[in-house]
Amino acid sequence: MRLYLIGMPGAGKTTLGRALAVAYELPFRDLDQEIVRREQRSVADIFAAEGEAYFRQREATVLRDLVAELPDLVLATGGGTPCFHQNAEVLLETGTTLYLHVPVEELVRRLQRGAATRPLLAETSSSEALEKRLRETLAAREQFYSRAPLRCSGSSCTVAAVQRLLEQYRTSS
Ligand SMILES: Nc1ncnc2c1ncn2[C@@H]1O[C@H](COP(=O)(O)OP(=O)(O)O)[C@@H](O)[C@H]1O
Ligand SMILES: O=C(O)C1=C[C@@H](OP(=O)(O)O)[C@@H](O)[C@H](O)C1
Ligand SMILES: [Mg+2]
Repeated sequence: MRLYLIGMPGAGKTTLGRALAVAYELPFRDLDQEIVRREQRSVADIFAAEGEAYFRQREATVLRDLVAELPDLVLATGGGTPCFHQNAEVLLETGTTLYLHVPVEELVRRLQRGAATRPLLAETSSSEALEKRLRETLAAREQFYSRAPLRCSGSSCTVAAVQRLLEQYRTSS
């Protein structure tokens, strides 16, 4: 089984993805970390040196490589992954996609300290600016995120809750 986690920065894709991989005894990959490993530099450095368009090309290529390589996989995508280069189609066609929906207020709380390592949020100096940026980003991305057949919200995004969701989904489809 391939399970893909999508959603906004700070939604918990990396954290929950790793825990789900342990629970299902499946290999875990984090798309950003795979890009960093192949490029030998951080996401922030890639954005700064090459720009976002280059990062999106690498993201699309590495996604396709991972899918080709691993029939069993829990993959934490980056927040923008489903919104570029027909990546949403790749996700929908090759595995089960779960949208982690977390209210913007909670994203702000989680990201206030770590935003500097996320290049698209780096210049948001105040929590008001961060909240505004997140709201605009979510408004533009919701159309991509909402294509996922599975969705969990806020505190219901636990390993046990996702396992129940997946179980229901498998028996109904
Ligand atoms: N369920 C949760 N409750 C509270 N904080 C969380 C939860 N999941 C993740 N976090 C925290 O939020 C931040 C972003 O989590 P991360 O897994 O990196 O999200 P993403 O990969 O979606 O950007 C981290 O500091 C992490 O510890
Ligand atoms: O939202 C985005 O466009 C991005 C989110 C990041 O991943 P996280 O969602 O894990 O922060 C990372 O891929 C890059 O900084 C771009
Ligand atoms: Mg992540």
